[in-house]
Amino acid sequence: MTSKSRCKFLAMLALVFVVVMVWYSISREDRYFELFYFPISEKKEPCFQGEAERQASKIFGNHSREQPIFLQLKDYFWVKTPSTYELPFGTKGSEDLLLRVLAITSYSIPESIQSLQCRRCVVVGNGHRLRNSSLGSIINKYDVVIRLNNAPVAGYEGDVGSKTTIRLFYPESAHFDPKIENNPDTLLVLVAFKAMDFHWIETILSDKKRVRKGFWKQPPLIWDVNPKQIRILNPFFMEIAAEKLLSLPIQQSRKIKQKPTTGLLAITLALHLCDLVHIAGFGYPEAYNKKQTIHYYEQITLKSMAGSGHNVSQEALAIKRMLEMGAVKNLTYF
Ligand SMILES: CC(=O)N[C@H]1[C@H]([C@H](O)[C@H](O)CO)O[C@](OP(=O)(O)OC[C@H]2O[C@@H](n3ccc(N)nc3=O)[C@H](O)[C@@H]2O)(C(=O)O)C[C@@H]1O
Ligand SMILES: CC(=O)N[C@@H]1[C@@H](O)[C@H](O[C@@H]2O[C@H](CO)[C@H](O)[C@H](O)[C@H]2O)[C@@H](CO)O[C@H]1O
Repeated sequence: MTSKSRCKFLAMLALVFVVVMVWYSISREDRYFELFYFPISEKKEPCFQGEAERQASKIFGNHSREQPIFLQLKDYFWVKTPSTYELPFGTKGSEDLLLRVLAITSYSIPESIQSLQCRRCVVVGNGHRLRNSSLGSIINKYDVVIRLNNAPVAGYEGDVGSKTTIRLFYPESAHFDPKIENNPDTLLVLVAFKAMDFHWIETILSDKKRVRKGFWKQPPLIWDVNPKQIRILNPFFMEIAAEKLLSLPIQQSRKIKQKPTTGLLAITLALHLCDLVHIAGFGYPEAYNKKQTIHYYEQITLKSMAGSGHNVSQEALAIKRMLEMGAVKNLTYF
């Protein structure tokens, strides 16, 4: 081989190498996008009955399906169902307050959800990634739309939709005007973190003397809701989200108080209630990104979460694992 043709050969080899590298990195990108971002088509995603249940059993074990989603009076009235843990992972020590709340609220899953052949659910996180997403009409098409805390819909319908089937909240995160941010039949599901949370809902629903102390932020004193809309989430779901998704020690000292975010809890709940689970608006900025706003509806940064007892990077890994195994799909990027 002359030196000219050797040069040509080497140049060809280099070209082939570059082409292969470019192809490889593009295909990796594609794989990345397929895994962590799932562009939804206008057609309804096929729903397979029992699919989320199969996935949930891989993550949470076979017996979590036997647990009721909402707490029931019968389990605390005749027999006091024993619980291993205190709130927020169990009901130990809060039974008497809980009993009074369960006597004035309901635990049923509405007929509109019960009667569905296949339950398509979307869990809408409060993340900034929803802003300008135009996902509103897509979100509204799911059978069950799960929202969190005081996240607004009014004024954001184009990005987040207007339907709310279930909203998880605790006293400090309850919207002061629940009527404008929910539908008349929205289930308002209390996530109790402390016994005072049961006391708060009892005083609101029975119009008893309100207690102002014992909350880290002043909850509403007047809250215009129908008691029929209220449910009490079974703390079992908080326990398994902590244990199985975040590997948190459950019996922790009172000082540490690490806990899953309400969003991760909602995904756990959806995997037990639904047949198909999609998520949107999940994902925090990197820790070094101190200026990036975290919500789609207000300007606050990661700093606001400093004392919250959440490990958002650990949660991101848990969500990525669920995306990778196909247990959930994501409508926004992750
Ligand atoms: C100051 C403070 O305590 N903030 C907490 C707020 C606050 O209490 C409520 O908004 C009410 O005002 O609540 C939390 O969370 P927050 O209400 O912010 O968000 C609800 C859920 O959406 C997911 N999320 C949110 C923002 C973002 N950039 N990425 C996300 O993935 C999370 O899964 C999150 O749970 C909470 O309850 O979990 C957790 C936050 O730590
Ligand atoms: C002991 C106590 O009240 N701790 C408070 C935390 O529960 C609270 O975290 C907040 O507690 C909520 C439950 O009440 C939710 O878990 C929420 O995700 C979390 O951010 C932080 C908020 O900045 O304030 C502390 O004083």
